[in-house]
Amino acid sequence: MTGYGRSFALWREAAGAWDDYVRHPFVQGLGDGTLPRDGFLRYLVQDYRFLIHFSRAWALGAAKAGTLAEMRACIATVDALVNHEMPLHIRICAEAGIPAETLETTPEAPGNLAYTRYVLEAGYSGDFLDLLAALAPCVLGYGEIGARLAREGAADSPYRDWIATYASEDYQRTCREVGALIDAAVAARLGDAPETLPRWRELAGRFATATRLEAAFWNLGLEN
Ligand SMILES: Cc1ncc(CN)c(N)n1
Repeated sequence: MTGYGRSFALWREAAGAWDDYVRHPFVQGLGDGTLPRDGFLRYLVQDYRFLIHFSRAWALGAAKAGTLAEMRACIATVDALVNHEMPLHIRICAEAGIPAETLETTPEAPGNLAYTRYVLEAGYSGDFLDLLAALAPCVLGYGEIGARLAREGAADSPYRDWIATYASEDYQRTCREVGALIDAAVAARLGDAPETLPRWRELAGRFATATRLEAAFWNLGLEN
């Protein structure tokens, strides 16, 4: 078990494509080092664009939050994305000779547009829970992937920096805090037995859609 909370555990179990996401061939290639470098860099440039929009979506979470504690949790996640995760992308790309300008100007791939706008739309047209359910696979899936690849021993992988970022205590703490935020937000709005309500199915549906979009996102690094 990941320790990222009860809602996540139930939504993860119900999301048909969860294994397609966390055990995608791209992920296996990161772990065993067989992923071609050019595909990794192509993914990373797209992911930089992705994280810009995801940071915006978490900032929208702060706007939609119902309490100061919820607001703080959203802002802490924006900080983790902007100040801890994105510098990894900037550094690896700089080392590979990809300038910061390229990160800013590369057009977003259709799969990237689809995913980021789906999540933002969940926040614009839905409430705080809709937004959290759409955001959860992103943060927590990478936490699960990073922890597993590190456990399986990726010390020799050329992608060990990437793996170490998501396996790190900082990232894992963010995952635990996001899991706790979701559970508390669900309990405050839906009570003690949320899974008995029709609303729960809608939220699980949002999580499942975002999971499918995550699985498809890895293909950006495998397609030419
Ligand atoms: C597509 C995607 N999903 C999730 C993460 C982890 N924040 C990410 N960097 N990129």
